[in-house]
Amino acid sequence: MSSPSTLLSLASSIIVEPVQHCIQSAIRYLYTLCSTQLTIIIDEFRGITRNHIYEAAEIYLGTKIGPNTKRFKVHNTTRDKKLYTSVEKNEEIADTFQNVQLKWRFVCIQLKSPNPTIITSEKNLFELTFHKKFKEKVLNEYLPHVMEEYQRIKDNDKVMKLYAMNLSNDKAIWGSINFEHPSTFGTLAMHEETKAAIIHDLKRFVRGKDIYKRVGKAWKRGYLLYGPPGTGKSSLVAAMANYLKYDIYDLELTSVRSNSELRRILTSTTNRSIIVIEDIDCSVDINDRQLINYHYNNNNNNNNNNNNNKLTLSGLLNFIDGLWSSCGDERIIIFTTNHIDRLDPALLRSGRMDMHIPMSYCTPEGFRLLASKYLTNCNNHHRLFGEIEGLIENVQATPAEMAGELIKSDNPDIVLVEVVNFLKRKHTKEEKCRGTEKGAKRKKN
Ligand SMILES: Nc1ncnc2c1ncn2[C@@H]1O[C@H](COP(=O)(O)OP(=O)(O)OP(=O)(O)O)[C@@H](O)[C@H]1O
Ligand SMILES: [Mg+2]
Repeated sequence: MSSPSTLLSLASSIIVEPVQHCIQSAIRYLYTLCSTQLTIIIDEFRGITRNHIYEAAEIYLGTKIGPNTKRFKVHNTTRDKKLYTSVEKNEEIADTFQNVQLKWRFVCIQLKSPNPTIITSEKNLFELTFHKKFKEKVLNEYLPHVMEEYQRIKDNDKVMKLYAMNLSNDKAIWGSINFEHPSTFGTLAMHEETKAAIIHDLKRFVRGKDIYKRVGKAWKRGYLLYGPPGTGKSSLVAAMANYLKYDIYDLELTSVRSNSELRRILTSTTNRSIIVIEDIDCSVDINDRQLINYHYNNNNNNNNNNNNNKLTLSGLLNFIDGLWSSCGDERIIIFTTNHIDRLDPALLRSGRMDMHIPMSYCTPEGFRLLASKYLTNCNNHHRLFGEIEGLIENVQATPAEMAGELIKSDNPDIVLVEVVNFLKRKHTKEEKCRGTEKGAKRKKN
């Protein structure tokens, strides 16, 4: 039996409108009586808004094209070479979900206008046909599954954005570029337990919508990353963004002039994003809770006591604690610093930043991970590994320095000798420094 929409479109193309309606109803009625099958129609538009399920079905079915599909469409984006497939008009796609057989059909109906000067338009829809007895399963489980798959595919293909602030008409606004940083948790050399704890925390966070709602907390999370330069703080931010597929807003506090401007800038960020304030100890005089203002005082001589005209630490903290709650969901804020000891205790107080993450100098495990990534043609038992690991224990070498050495050549024998020499030189230097410091202390005493 032809599907109802085929018969309906046939009816609408050959018969005048008043009769059309009666015939369409009759066809529908007869079809329902005779068939054990049920068909759901998923229109592309509902009024003027695009139907979300249609959009999801379009993407989902693109991944279900099988050997029985006679025609399908292919496209790619300028960004990658990956080919994307999608269903062609009137093609059928079979799918199975928990042993339920489903049949999709992409229908494209030409809508003829009575006025020949007006161009004919098209109405697109999907028909989803299955046995009547699975109606509840399809509505309550299969279609939500299609939506979830769609979200997953979309996340995988998402072009992430890195936002930075631009000054336009003396007003700070966000400008963006595509974010394509290669750092992932797999490439990060850091304490494995800390890494696992962060991943666990992020997983809980993204799945936590209901928990946050239940306990009446804003759906946001704050991380403070601290450690010497080159230990991977920015790389960790990138790895977190890549893991979550979130956009990044790089907030340069030195270009913000007042609390009200900060509020405006922060409220114009989108959900599912990470706001990063790098080197928080340098970007503002964070110890001064009274006044943290650069431009305003420098550029304006009139003394205005209104706090909205200054950027204060409490303005920032208020936003994190309070106002933040009322403006959006699924937000992460990250502060990075090289000097945790210089931060105002208000920023470190428990509950303010949910996780404090130390980033440390390179460890033997960290070195092994870096070596496995940088020297793909080297097994993990190179004769110099033992010596290198012994040296690393006694030297403060950052992962950035180690990465800098490892990238010098593809030949492990050459590169690892260089690494040994580098660590030895560094060790001698550190010994000398320690000697000088001791001497200075003795003199002082
Ligand atoms: N933990 C790490 N694991 C892997 N690579 C690292 C790590 N730390 C640093 N690197 C390498 O060194 C480069 C610089 O590191 P990154 O900018 O992340 O350090 P940082 O801690 O943010 O430094 P800064 O305090 O100067 O901002 C990275 O692009 C990466 O190649
Ligand atoms: Mg950095």
